[in-house]
Amino acid sequence: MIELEHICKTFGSGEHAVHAVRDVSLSIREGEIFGIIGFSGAGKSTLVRCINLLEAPTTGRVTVNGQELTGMDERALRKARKKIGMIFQSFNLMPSRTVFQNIAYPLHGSGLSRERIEEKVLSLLELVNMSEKRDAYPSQLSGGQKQRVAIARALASDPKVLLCDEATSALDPQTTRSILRLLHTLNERLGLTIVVITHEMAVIKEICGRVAVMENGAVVEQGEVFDIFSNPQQTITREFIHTTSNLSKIYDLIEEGSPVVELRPDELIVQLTYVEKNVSEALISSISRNFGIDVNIIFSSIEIIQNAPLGGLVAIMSGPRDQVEAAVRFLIEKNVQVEVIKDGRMASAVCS
Ligand SMILES: Nc1ncnc2c1ncn2[C@@H]1O[C@H](COP(=O)(O)OP(=O)(O)OP(=O)(O)O)[C@@H](O)[C@H]1O
Repeated sequence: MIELEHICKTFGSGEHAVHAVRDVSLSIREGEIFGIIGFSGAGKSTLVRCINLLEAPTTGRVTVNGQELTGMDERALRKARKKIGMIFQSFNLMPSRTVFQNIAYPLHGSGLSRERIEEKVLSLLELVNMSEKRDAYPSQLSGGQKQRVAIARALASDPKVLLCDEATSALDPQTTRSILRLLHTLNERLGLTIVVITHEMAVIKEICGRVAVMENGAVVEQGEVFDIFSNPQQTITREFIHTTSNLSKIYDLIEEGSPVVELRPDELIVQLTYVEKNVSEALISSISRNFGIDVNIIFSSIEIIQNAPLGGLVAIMSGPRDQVEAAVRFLIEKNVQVEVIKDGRMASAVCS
């Protein structure tokens, strides 16, 4: 659906040149929600703007919906762009026009009659659940409502693709979730291909099927969200994942010398990470029962991603050492990653 081949974008030249995007190739499938994550300045916005050629790549080829956009003349490009909607962090609504007029704007000059335009805008308002605000002005709306209007406007010309550039970054967590739910519904109902640019792993986790991680203008890692979360390859990816999990707080507790992590010699602190899609057994209660050991959970961060439990927990396991070790072997056989964070036998040693 979207093919980016060896995209480079350089701003300026000579010693002032900024290589915002460096040789990025991505293939985004029809009907998927694809995420692009990176810290500020990684080149995400520039890359996403290359998809609809708001930014012309310095080199490389962009093909959307079977049409190569790079190399098109202005007129053909304008037409092709109508099938690529875009929404932004700052909503970009026209302040002097009502909600209705904002959504109707892209339809002027489309050849549709006034009645047909009205019908279309009303159905879009319904789709984004904003029918009651049709005569309001943007200044009278909350951030989430403004983004709903921006989404309706982006959908007015029946695009096949929706590009979302930090679309939820200005919103509180609850509103973010409601906008992400709306995008998910649009993806399912309209078969819309959605590209989400964000610096928040929580956004990726919530709605994306696949993700690309950007650093210094390049894509350093990409794949299914579940696989990336369960087995990140790059340091930057791990950093993003840590922002959505509380498990690493165990290291703070150890460093602070918290009494919570003071161990008796028969105790171990372990981190268990679920990395398989088929973990469905009640593993903790079963090791406790079958091996006669105690498992005291300190932190837990288990979520359902792509219908499978992902994440893990940090726990103190206590009991006869041979039984604890047998329980650990049992977990490893069940494809649970087990990392010993602290061993009571080794006083304050931290191993991993
Ligand atoms: N029009 C421009 N002229 C010169 N440099 C630019 C331009 N647009 C972007 N850049 C530079 O390109 C690099 C990538 O910027 P870009 O906005 O794509 O990153 P980003 O990952 O989207 O970051 P943010 O989330 O902060 O927007 C940055 O160093 C930025 O300063």
